[in-house]
Amino acid sequence: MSKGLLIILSGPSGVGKGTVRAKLFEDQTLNLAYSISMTTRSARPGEVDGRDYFFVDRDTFEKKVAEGGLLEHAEFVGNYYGTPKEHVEKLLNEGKNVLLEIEVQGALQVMAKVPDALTIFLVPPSMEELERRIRGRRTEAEDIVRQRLEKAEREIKTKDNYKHVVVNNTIDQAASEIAAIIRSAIKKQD
Ligand SMILES: Nc1ncnc2c1ncn2[C@@H]1O[C@H](COP(=O)(O)OP(=O)(O)OP(=O)(O)O)[C@@H](O)[C@H]1O
Ligand SMILES: Nc1nc2c(ncn2[C@@H]2O[C@H](COP(=O)(O)O)[C@@H](O)[C@H]2O)c(=O)[nH]1
Repeated sequence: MSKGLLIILSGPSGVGKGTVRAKLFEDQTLNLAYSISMTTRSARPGEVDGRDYFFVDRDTFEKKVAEGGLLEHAEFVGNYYGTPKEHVEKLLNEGKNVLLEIEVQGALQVMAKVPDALTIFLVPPSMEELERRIRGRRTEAEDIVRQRLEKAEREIKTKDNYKHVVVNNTIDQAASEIAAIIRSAIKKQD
């Protein structure tokens, strides 16, 4: 069995990565598996430990870093986020196409380690629309929203490091463009 494809989906907070990812996962033919990240952020209402994230305290996260258990990790607006390595390797060896939904610092670390990774950056149609989306989600306090939006300006400047840039105008359009990119990368790999 051939190894799966490592896919990075990155982009500023609130652009719609999680929403577009959910749409992509409806398509069984893409053979996708989601890499569940570890974070020190508190769970939002409705989020489930072990499904959305592994929610841990800072000590546990730092221990995981020290033992080399993360493929990448970063601090993002006051919290740590990282990708547990073992699970990703297992899924890739099973032939799954593994999707990492991560911010820019972590994405750059994975690109350096896995140059063959398929890298996709999702951008908003405009900064005004990004603000509408992140505020409309109502999950963050005002100061955190501001910090995330400030960070977004800097993150978008890194988009040329990615193999593909996709505008998230509508969920269907963004998911269908990304699905086509994934299909083409799978074909090239065969
Ligand atoms: N194409 C779209 N048009 C309009 N609204 C959208 C679109 N895509 C996503 N949204 C909405 O924008 C908000 C943010 O989306 P989402 O939570 O998926 O972003 P995200 O990039 O995963 O954020 P984070 O990085 O903070 O986890 C949600 O309320 C979602 O419903
Ligand atoms: N570098 C990493 N970034 C990650 C990971 N998991 C999620 N993220 C990104 O963090 C921000 C904030 O996420 P939120 O859930 O608090 O809104 C967002 O851009 C995520 O994509 C990870 O393992 N590593």
